[in-house]
Amino acid sequence: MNEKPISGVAAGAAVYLAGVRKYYGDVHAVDGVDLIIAPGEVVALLGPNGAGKSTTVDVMLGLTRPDAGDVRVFGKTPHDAVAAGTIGAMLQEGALLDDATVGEMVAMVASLHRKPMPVEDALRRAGVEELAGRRGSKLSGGQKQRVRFAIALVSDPDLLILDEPTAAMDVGSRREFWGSMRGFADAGRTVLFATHYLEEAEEFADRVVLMRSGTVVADGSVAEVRALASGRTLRAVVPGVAEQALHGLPGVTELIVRGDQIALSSKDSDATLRALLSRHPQARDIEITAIGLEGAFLTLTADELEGAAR
Ligand SMILES: Nc1ncnc2c1ncn2[C@@H]1O[C@H](COP(=O)(O)OP(=O)(O)OP(=O)(O)O)[C@@H](O)[C@H]1O
Repeated sequence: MNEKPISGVAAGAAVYLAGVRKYYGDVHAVDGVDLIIAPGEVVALLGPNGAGKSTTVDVMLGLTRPDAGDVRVFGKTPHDAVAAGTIGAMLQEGALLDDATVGEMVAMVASLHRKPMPVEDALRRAGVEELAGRRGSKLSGGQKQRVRFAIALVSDPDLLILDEPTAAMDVGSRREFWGSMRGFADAGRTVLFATHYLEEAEEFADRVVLMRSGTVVADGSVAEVRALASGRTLRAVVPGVAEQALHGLPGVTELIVRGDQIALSSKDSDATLRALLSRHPQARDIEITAIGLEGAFLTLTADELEGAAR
């Protein structure tokens, strides 16, 4: 979407980002992101470490000022949206008070908002009712996350932004957490969550936005991203092959050549294999596997991972 959207889109969207950039010196943390999220959508922001997810979230929350681009949340600037209680946020490192109880902390945040939900409701929805009297210093990592969730919910926001919400949670807490999140989303609220977990994106999001190196590399419904993942990986040993000779094989979307070993992703592995064997009859040890969602994720974010491994 290179076209400049009309202002009506910006006003009607739950989240509207256009041409957003944020650089830290040479690091292009966010490098031209366009993203429109409609009210009621549940969106997963996926990507490897350093892809720019947290920076994007920080921009939406007004915690970071973008170097360029336009940002609106329900038509408001992030600052106004946060002040109005339109956005509830659960961040990775959101500070909790060691000496206050869970109930006191949630009540304190509630008192800052004009139309908070009852504190007991926020505690119940986040599954921390029984921790209401516990002090911050006595909470486990997973419990802290659930308290942060209660704090995010208590303003009764239209948009909930969650940055890797289940990072410190065990399996049981995770299930409960997503149950509450679903309840919130089913009431017509908008949810954006950043995650490393593909299964969480698949199971809980209506839409997946995949980031790499500060840009959006895939954006679609979960079904569309699954379709993207329906290709195959073909590996083979092709003695004496030059990378150049493999360009132009039908169906190929990605190609890696290391010595005699080749690995390629293909949308049509039958056609790729036929062409490979007719051009390079010496090819051997041929292996074809389904890419799957994880494979697609790795393929689409390969540069980032290779960069990280260096
Ligand atoms: N305040 C900062 N100063 C300098 N560089 C920063 C700052 N914040 C982020 N970066 C860099 O910007 C890039 C994007 O970081 P960001 O935290 O947004 O990625 P991420 O996708 O959220 O990663 P993770 O999954 O590890 O949280 C990284 O290279 C990071 O080192």
